[in-house]
Amino acid sequence: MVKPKQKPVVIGVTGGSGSGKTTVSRKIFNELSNYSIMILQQDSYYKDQSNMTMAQRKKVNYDHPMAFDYDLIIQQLKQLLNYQPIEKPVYDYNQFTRSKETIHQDPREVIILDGILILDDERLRDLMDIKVFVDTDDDIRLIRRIERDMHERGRSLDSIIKQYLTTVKPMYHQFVEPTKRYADIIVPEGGENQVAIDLLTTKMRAILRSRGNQQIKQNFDSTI
Ligand SMILES: Nc1ncnc2c1ncn2[C@@H]1O[C@H](COP(=O)(O)OP(=O)(O)O)[C@@H](O)[C@H]1O
Ligand SMILES: Nc1ccn([C@@H]2O[C@H](COP(=O)(O)O)[C@@H](O)[C@H]2O)c(=O)n1
Repeated sequence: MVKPKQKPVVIGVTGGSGSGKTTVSRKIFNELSNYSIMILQQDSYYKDQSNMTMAQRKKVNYDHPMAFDYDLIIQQLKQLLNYQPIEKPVYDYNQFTRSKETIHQDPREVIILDGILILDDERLRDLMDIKVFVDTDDDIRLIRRIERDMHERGRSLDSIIKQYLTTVKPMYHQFVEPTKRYADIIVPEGGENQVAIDLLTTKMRAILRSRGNQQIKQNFDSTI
C-alpha cells in the first residue's frame, strides 16, 4: 500500500452493552465503504487469561476498565495511525480468554473503534477525531443482551441475569455512562437512528476531504 500523507481518521463508538454500538459501527462502515475502512473492537483487547482456571475466569468482572489491555490497544492503534499493520488479538467468549491465533490487519484510512470503555482512557480518547455515545435504556439493552448472549455467546439465562445484576449494570453506571461527557455526539437508540448516521458520515467525509484522503473504487471486507 502507498503511504498516504494524512493520518487515518478515527471515530470512537461507545455505549453500554447492547446499546447498538456494533450496529452503528457497521452502518458507518457500509456508508463509507468507498474509503479504505476497518472496525477495531475493544472486546478483542480483553486481557489474556490463559494462565487462569475456567472457574477463575468466570469470576472476572468484564465490565471494569481493569479487564482490558489498554496498553496493547493504544500501541496497535498508534501503529495503524502510522500506516503499519498489526497482529490483532482474537477474543473467545466461550473460553473467557484470548485465542492463540491473531488476525493480520493492514492499515486503513478510516478506523472505527467500538467498545464499552474506549472513552475511559485519556490516551485512547486523544487518538480519536470523533467520539460517539450510543444511548439506550437499561431495560432495552438487557433484553438485547439476553437474546445475543444465549444465541451467540453460549450463556444460560440464569448466568446472564446474575452477571447483569452483579457487574454489567453497576459498572455501566460507575464507568461507562460517565464517559458520555467526553462524547461529541450522543445517539439515542443506536442503529435505527438514520439521521445520526447521516450526520456522522457527512462529517467524516468532510474530514477526509479536508485531509486529502482519496476515495477508492474497491470495497474492503469487514475486518471485525
Ligand atoms: N435500534 C435497534 N432496534 C432494534 N434492535 C437493535 C437496534 N440496534 C441494535 N439492535 C440489536 O440489538 C442487539 C445488540 O446490538 P449491538 O449493535 O450488537 O450492540 P452492542 O455492540 O452495543 O453490544 C443486536 O442483536 C442488534 O441487532
Ligand atoms: N468473557 C466475557 C467478556 C465480555 N463479556 C461482556 O461483553 C460485554 C461487552 O461487549 P458488547 O459487545 O456487549 O459491548 C461486556 O458488558 C461484558 O460483560 C462477557 O460477558 N464475557
